[in-house]
Amino acid sequence: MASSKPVTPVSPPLKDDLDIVIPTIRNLDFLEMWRPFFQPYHLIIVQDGDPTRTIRVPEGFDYELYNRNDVNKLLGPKASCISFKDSACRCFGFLVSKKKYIFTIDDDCFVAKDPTGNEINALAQHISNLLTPSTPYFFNTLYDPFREGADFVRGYPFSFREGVPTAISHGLWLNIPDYDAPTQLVKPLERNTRYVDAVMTIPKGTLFPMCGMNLGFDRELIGPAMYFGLMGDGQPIGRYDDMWAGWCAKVICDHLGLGVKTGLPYLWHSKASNPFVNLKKEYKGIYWQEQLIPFFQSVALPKECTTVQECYLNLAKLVKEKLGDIDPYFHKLSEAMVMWIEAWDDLNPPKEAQASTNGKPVKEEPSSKSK
Ligand SMILES: O=c1ccn([C@@H]2O[C@H](COP(=O)(O)OP(=O)(O)O[C@H]3O[C@@H](CO)[C@H](O)[C@H]3O)[C@@H](O)[C@H]2O)c(=O)[nH]1
Ligand SMILES: [Mn+2]
Repeated sequence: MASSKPVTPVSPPLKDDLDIVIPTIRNLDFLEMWRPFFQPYHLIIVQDGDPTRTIRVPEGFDYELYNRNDVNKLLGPKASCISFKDSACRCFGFLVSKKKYIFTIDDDCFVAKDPTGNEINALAQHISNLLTPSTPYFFNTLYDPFREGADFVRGYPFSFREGVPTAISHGLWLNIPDYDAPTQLVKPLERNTRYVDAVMTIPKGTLFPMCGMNLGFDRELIGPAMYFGLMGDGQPIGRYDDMWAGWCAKVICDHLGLGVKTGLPYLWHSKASNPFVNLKKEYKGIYWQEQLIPFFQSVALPKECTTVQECYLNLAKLVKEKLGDIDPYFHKLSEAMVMWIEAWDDLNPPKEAQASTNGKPVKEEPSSKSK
C-alpha cells in the first residue's frame, strides 16, 4: 500500500564532515565518472606544477582549488615544507581542510566494478571503514568483524572485541598496481585482476607501504602525522611521499592506540607512470628504506607524548639523530616535519583558541572556488 508519509531524502554519509583532496598536474576529467559518488562532497584540489595553467573543474562540483602561488601566500616561509612537482603536494589539502575526515584520490583513478559487475562506491566503503573500530591487538581470521556478515571468531578474547578507533583506511587498485619502478620495469604488462573481498586491520607493531592513491583518514585523530615529506623538485627522492607518511602515521597510531585498515575499497588505476622516470625518483629510497624500516621498527615514543603533534615532533627529533648520518636530506626532512606541525597548528588552532576569531578559523581565499 502506498505510504502517504513524505520520504525524507537520505543525506550522503559525512556529507558535511569530509573533504575529498585531489593532487593534480594533469586534469580533472576523471571526476565525471565519480560524479554520482563525489558530487555531494566538497573537493580540495591541489594544483601542482605551473600555477599559471588553468585547471578546469567540471560543472556542478563544490570545490576550492589551490595552486603554488596560494601555497606560498598562505604559508609564507613555511611553504618550503610543501613539495613541488610531486604528488606529495596533496598534504597541503589536508592542512587547509576544516573537516574531520579526508579522502584523497589520484586523478588517474576511476570507478572499479566488483565481481558482480556493480560499480564500487569507494568513498562509501572508506567511510564505513573509518566509522567502525579496528582490531590491532589480536588478528581476526575472518578479517574485519564489523563488516556485514562477519564477526569475531571463536577464541577471540572478548576483552579485545570493542576494538579501537580507526584512523586510516587504505584502499587498493585494480588494473595498474602500485608497483615500484624496478617491478614495473620487469613486469610492464602485469595487471591486478584479483579482487579480494576483505578489509583487515594492520596489526600493532607492523608497518605497511601506504599508497596515497585511494586513502581515507580521520583528520582529527591522525591528521598532523599525514605529512607527505619533501619530495620532487629540488629533492633527492620522489614517490616515497605516501610511504613516509604511512610509516610515521602507523608508529604514532600504534603509540596512541589507533587503528589502520587495508583492503576494500578497490578503484581502477588507469595510468602507469613512466618506470624510467620513476626509477630516477625512487632509487635512493629503494636502498635508504633498508635502513628506514629498522629505524621505524625501533621507535619507542615516550608515554608523555599524548597528542599527534607531540609524537610527530619527537619523531622529527629522532629522524635528525638517527637518520642524519645516512644523508643530509634527513636533516632537511626533520626540519620540514617541524615546520609542517607549526603550519598545522597555525591553520588548525585548538577549538578554544578559535573563539578569538569569533569561532571562524582564519583562512586565505584559494585561487579559485565553486561559485
Ligand atoms: O609532479 C606531480 C606528479 C603527479 N601528481 C599527481 O599525483 C597523482 C599521482 O600521480 P601519478 O598517477 O602520475 O603517479 P603514480 O605512480 O600512479 O602514483 C602513485 O605513486 C605515488 C607517487 O608518490 C602516488 O601517490 C601513488 O598514487 C596524480 O593525481 C597526479 O596528477 C602531481 O600532483 N604532481
Ligand atoms: Mn597513477
